Amino acid sequence: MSGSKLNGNFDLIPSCQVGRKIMEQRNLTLLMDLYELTMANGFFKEEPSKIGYFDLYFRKVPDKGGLVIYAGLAQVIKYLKELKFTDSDIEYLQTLGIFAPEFLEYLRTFEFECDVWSVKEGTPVFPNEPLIIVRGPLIQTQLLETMLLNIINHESLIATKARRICMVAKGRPVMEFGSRRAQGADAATFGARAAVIGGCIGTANVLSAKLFGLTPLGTMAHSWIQSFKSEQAAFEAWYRIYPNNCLLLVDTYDVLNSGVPHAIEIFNKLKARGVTEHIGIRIDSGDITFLTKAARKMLDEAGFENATITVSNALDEDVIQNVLEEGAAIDSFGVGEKLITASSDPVLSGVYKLVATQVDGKITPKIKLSNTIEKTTIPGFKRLYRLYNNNGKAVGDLLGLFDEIRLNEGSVYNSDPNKTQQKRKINNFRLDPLMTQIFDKGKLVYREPTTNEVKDFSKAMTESLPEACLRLKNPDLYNVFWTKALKIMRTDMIEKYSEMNS
Ligand SMILES: Nc1ncnc2c1ncn2[C@@H]1O[C@H](COP(=O)(O)OP(=O)(O)OP(=O)(O)O)[C@@H](O)[C@H]1O
Ligand SMILES: O=P(O)(O)OC[C@H]1O[C@H](OP(=O)(O)OP(=O)(O)O)[C@H](O)[C@@H]1O
Ligand SMILES: O=C(O)c1cccnc1
Repeated sequence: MSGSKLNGNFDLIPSCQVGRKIMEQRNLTLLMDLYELTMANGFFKEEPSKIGYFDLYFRKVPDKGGLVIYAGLAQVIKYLKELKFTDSDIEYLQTLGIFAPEFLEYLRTFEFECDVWSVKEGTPVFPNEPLIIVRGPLIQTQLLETMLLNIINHESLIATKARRICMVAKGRPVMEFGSRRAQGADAATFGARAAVIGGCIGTANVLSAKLFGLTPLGTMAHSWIQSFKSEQAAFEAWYRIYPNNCLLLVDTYDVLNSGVPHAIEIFNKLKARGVTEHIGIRIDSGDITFLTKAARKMLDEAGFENATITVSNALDEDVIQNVLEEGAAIDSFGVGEKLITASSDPVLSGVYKLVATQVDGKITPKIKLSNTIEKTTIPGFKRLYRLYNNNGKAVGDLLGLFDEIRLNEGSVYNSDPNKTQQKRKINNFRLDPLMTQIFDKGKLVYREPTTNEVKDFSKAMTESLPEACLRLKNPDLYNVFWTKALKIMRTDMIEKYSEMNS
């Protein structure tokens, strides 16, 4: 393998290390749609000094939910810090024969120069709110579209799904178990991180735990039990090796007639040695309500009230809600495929749109019209705020133009396209900016929180929202208001461009 030229970064990496190196230092710079490069080549020729402003936002909450948990900012920062066209990237682009030599030379010495603002990771966010704003040379801002969307769409989707699942678990721990069914290594690793941001207590994915400081968690697989001559022998061996963490999988043969009685035998042995903590069973098939109720009774009658019951097997928020409503006796959940793939609604359709350009210091708002008002963009360089009442509860968000004087009270307009005329007077509120500067002319100026800090922040921010917005089914629409100046600007632009083109 030594000396093989997979990519500029992989030269001289022994094959045993390639997997690790790929995770740690692969170069994603070319991971972009071709048109980003063809447009950038054009901007380089036509508009080399023009500044672009882009907003990244989504239009619809998955699963008809009330909110999205914004996740992926840490990976966006890493991506932007590491942007670099290697010599082999430039050589490859040259072979396509469509780029000007001067443009390729610009890419070879590319230095990231943009300003980036973002909502803090973990924040619950709502349709049409800018989550990331990028300002910089059009050539550069354009190139970021694919990866920024790839990262934010994926991680926010999984964090949102995790929040739904953890919410119905009502405080019972949820472990992320999905790596084996995730769509590839990144989906497993970054998905596990996003699941923790959305509320999971930890993950079975050891790489994700290592990279992001998450709690690695796990029990045992059926293969452990199967590999011994009997279930008893398998449990015995486990308890000898792990007496301080004995969570036994009881459904290999027969949960109530074999698994639970054998687990109780082991717990009795542990009790005789003075160990009564961290014992429990996992059930991975069958009727969860029936089996957990019966198992709970057996464990309690044997004196093991503190033995926990974990369940797994294609769980999602609906199954969890259902079994808890039926009175299932569950202490914790292991959730895999339906969480890591967000299988009930597996796309967050975030978009990255040009909202303004700037030449010689003069900002010109830009709009894209559409037959549907939802798809018509919101022009201008903007800022996003959250409004809180005196009790610290969020009452809505406010989107305004960047240079508007901070509002203390006044009229704002409902952004719901079906209610664009609705005006509301607001007063007695606190206005908190939701966006923070991340890069200043290409330099990172943000202290990055740990993933666990993001998780705690996300929980607190979600709890400050009105309860009716948190409902999984038919949530109340959270108010996203616009300032008068923004509303007038957009209405005028829609009129102007519609007339120009009619
Ligand atoms: N009481 C319940 N109410 C609603 N859904 C349940 C209940 N008990 C189990 N489920 C869910 O029903 C589905 C049953 O799936 P499936 O038929 O594949 O499992 P199984 O036959 O019990 O086990 P396996 O095929 O893994 O051996 C799972 O998603 C499980 O979580
Ligand atoms: O069902 P999930 O939510 O994805 O949870 C993870 C699943 O992964 C394991 O199953 P395994 O790969 O052994 O296959 P199984 O479906 O036969 O249990 C585990 O026993 C869970 O069932
Ligand atoms: O540790 C476990 O029990 C586990 C891990 C991954 C998938 N299923 C179960």
